[in-house]
Amino acid sequence: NKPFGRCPWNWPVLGMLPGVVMRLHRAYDSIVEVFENSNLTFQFKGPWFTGIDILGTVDPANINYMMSSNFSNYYKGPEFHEIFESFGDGIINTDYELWRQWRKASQSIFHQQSYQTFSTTITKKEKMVVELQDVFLRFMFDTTFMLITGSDLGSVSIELPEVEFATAFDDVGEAIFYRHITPRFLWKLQKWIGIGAEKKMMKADATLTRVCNKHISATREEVRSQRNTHNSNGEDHEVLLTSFIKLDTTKYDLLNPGDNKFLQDFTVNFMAAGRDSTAVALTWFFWNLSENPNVLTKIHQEINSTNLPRTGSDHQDTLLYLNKLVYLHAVLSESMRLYPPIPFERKSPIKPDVLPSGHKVESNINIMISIYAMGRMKAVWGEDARDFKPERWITETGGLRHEPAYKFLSFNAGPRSCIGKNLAINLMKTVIVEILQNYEIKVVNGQKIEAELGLILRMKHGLQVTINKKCSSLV
Ligand code: HEM
Repeated sequence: NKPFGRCPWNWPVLGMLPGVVMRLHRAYDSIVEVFENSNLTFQFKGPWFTGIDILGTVDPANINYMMSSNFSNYYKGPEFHEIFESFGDGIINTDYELWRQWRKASQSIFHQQSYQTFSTTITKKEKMVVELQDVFLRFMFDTTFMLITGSDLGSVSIELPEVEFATAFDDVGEAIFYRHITPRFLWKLQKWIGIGAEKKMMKADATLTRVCNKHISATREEVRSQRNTHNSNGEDHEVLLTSFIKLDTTKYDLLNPGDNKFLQDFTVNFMAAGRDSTAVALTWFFWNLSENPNVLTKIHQEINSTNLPRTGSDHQDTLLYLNKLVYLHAVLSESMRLYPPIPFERKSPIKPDVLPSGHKVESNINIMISIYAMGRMKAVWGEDARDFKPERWITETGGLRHEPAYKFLSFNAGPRSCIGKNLAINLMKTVIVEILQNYEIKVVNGQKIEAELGLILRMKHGLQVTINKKCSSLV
């Protein structure tokens, strides 16, 4: 490695900071380059006074080891819990037995209900220019909140109002990302003084508590009076909050549905998990379609040759229909391989260990997995790793190719993999079919498309598109 080579040089005192600053304007490409040139694992050294020392890896063998085969030695840890403070003691932010109980309870609730399909209603205007990422973020915000509480926050209505609850999530996300890149003493000091991102986070936390409490009290009241706690689409399943309020605590002694804070942690964690990830996945999907018109043609062909379920058909018919859309599934996977909505993941060893790549790790060090870089490694995906090729997901017999989760990490791997994966895929397919059947979407020319640095892979400048209602469906 040379001072101005492909990987950042480790300078005395400053560590690799100068190299990072020089690469900041093209951060994601640089991360890919660094891993490509360091045999998939890289030791990052921050300036000595910051204590930032991170082992980065995109080696599938290491990932399989940490996420699955030696899962019990790799946790999120106390530093993660501190940084993700607003998530309280929810599923995303806990380890050990408390996480296990969250996971079991959430899975049994997800499985017993018919949460796997959605009906959608999308805008009724005939022609307009919109910022698609903003629309999807709003749509997913309302959809996830509806799934949890049964109430509609109305953030996707035609006037696109500012919803304080949504803004609070954005502020929390920004502050958490800031905490990742700032020495601990500094963000702690800012929190203590009450300035910058920390000040915003405190205000946002207060909003989350207030709004959650309002909905929790209302839902408790409905459960107490045995009123209908079904969602407002008129579908006959309980909303998630109701299921958690009624949780059988004899099975889960660490979960406490009698406590509003427990239900707030549930709401905040599930909103955070479901909303942005699905919205940005949809945005990158439509951008990839605009760059690959032949792929769009093939999706149209698949939709046209597959019989749509009749209006009012049951949930099983809808699932069968969605499962038949194999090529669409391949395009979604390819889009999330190159643009994973959650671009990185972190782990810490509980006890010292040696990774399959030979790297020694001390307890509680930070191990960062770049999901973004993983999807682009030639060593993992072959020479055409950077090309958008949905066909790589299709088998010789026309089925969907299964790739192990430690290679296609967009939904995480092992016991902590995404609980909402099927729900998200079915929802995205439903939205895409609905849009492609009724609208023509054209990306406005001349926009700068780049990924924003953050917890979620948002498009930094959004995605401006023109939406045209197709003549055949004009009413
Ligand atoms: C395209 C959409 C989605 C993607 C790419 C995605 C991806 C992920 C990833 C990478 C994780 C691991 C995060 C971590 O370890 O901190 C995760 C966890 C999780 N996801 Fe998703 N997710 C999506 C949609 C959803 C939806 C719609 C829900 C439910 C409403 C959901 C619920 C969860 C939950 C509860 C966890 C925590 C699991 C645990 O720690 O045991 N996700 N997801």
